[in-house]
Amino acid sequence: MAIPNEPVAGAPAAEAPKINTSVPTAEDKDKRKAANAALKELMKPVKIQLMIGRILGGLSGILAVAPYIALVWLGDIVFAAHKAGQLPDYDAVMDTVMFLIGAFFLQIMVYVVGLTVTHFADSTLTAHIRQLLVEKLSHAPLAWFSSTTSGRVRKAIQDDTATLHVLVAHAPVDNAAAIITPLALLIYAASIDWRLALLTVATIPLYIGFQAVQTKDMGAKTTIMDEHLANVSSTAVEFADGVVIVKAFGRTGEAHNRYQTAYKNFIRFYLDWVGPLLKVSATSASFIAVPLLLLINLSVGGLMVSHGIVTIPQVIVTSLISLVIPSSIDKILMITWSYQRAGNAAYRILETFDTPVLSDAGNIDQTLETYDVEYRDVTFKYDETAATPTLDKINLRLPQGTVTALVGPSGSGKSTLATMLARFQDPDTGTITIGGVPITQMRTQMLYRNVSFVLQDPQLVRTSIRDNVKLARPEATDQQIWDALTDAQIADDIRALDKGLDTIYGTDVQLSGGQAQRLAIARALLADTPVLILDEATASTDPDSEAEIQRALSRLAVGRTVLVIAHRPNAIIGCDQVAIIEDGKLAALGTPEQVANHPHMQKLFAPQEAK
Ligand SMILES: Nc1ncnc2c1ncn2[C@@H]1O[C@H](COP(=O)(O)OP(=O)(O)OP(=O)(O)O)[C@@H](O)[C@H]1O
Repeated sequence: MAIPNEPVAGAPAAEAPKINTSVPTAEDKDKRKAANAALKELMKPVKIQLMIGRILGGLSGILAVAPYIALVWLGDIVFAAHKAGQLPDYDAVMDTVMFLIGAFFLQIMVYVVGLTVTHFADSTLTAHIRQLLVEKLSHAPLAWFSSTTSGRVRKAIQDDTATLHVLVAHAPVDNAAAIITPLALLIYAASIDWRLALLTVATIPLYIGFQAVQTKDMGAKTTIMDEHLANVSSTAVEFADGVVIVKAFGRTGEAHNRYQTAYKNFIRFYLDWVGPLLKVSATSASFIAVPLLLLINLSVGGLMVSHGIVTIPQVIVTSLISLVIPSSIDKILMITWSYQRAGNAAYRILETFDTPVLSDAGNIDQTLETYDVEYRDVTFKYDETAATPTLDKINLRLPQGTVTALVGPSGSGKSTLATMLARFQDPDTGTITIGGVPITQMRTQMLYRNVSFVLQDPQLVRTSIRDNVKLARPEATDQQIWDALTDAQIADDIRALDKGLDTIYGTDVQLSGGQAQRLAIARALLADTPVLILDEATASTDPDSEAEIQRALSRLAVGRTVLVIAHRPNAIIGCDQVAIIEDGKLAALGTPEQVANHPHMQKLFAPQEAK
């Protein structure tokens, strides 16, 4: 199995994937727009709940004014009593305090109800997205999984849906509250005195001006930052995946390169972006510094009190309001940033939704009368835009009970052609039939009752040896499993394990490549399907293991319609027919003798003869 970006001995280490520099391009801005559109689309199912969350958030924002009103009342009562040389009126104080407490609890309650609604919306949406993703992936062609990193799928299902949490569960309520609270406070300040209202926001235009500089191109830059982070994460996974091989070749340092370059690129981008902003940020913060705001509000307010325009409590309260407004603006900025990050996550989720899917399996479920396999005019492209097809009008018949060897240069399309029989991909045009029934019309159970495969990657799952072997035949008894293991030449190895069939593959034991492959052969033996796809490559195993695998494969092939991807002369000798594939086309078809003079066959046999 190919190690992603495995370094080739002697070759310079690959560079980390390039991401554009720190200047957002038109493309970045387009991506930003696409991300926003994706977000809107994704949120549609919970639109109403989010609206309710916003309304309740706004309501709690309005209620946030009540404590300030109560404070002014309280102050007025105390000052009036002081002026009159009396104690404050007990009932009036109590009423105001009760109003203050009541309004405070009501505000909290409305806010919490809002959050509850949006949290329910979040769990509904997360479940909905994850369900759709899993459904989508369950219909993706099997070949998609081999070409797609598990990291990408995990990110879409796990991380990206989690990123949406802030946006769905918190942002509607918090954002509405953050916008409405300062507005309501400002209106209240204006209702006391318009000059006091102006005082509360005296430094805000300067603050907003500096913030605007700070947040310029923030959306597009966030998209670039997300790409950098995705790069760091994928190169780290690549490195971890390939670490055994690269260590074996003594190239650890170079294999680090893609990862190192990726994170250095990220750090450089981040410092270039954030470094200058820190100065702007420090300057803008000084305009909303508590001492400055108090100085302005209390000194000008004090002057207004001395002229009898406003009262002391009114100045104290509007000074407090002036301290609250900047934090609301900060909150709005933070939520905007969450929107930007969530937009990118939504975009990735929708991208995963766009994964090409196989057409649904058909409804035919019957016992076949014959097991002839026929490829008729099969044409296929992995990439729609490619100039030439991967498979080009292949016509091939595999008569029942015969062995057909597929040979051809690397990349000619052998694996694609063979695995199509198990619907790893469907042809773009043309059909594949077994016993005259197109495989796309068969129910999935019917297809896999008739076709099994043993490929280079043994495709074992992290479960017991027993469950791995009986995957295709859950009702198999232990005796049948041991028989299959014996025929696959692996029974002795499994018997030697402490937990025998209960050994968990990948946790209790790590099997060698050859052992894993023989376990996959045991699985195919137990599945006992009339049609079999084999990849005879045993390159990663030692000669003893290879001989055992060949013996197991010969046993497996008996009496079945076999399509074998042949890499060595041994696999061709003794087969019924040979199909030579070149550049996705069937270049020759015949018995081994009939095609013996084909240049590819000559090439294949040449080194053997030389020995
Ligand atoms: N999942 C995939 N996505 C995109 N392209 C692919 C995918 N799998 C194979 N290809 C491309 O399709 C072409 C045929 O590949 P295929 O693996 O079928 O050839 P092959 O003859 O089996 O090669 P080999 O003998 O090296 O295994 C190659 O150009 C390959 O790069």
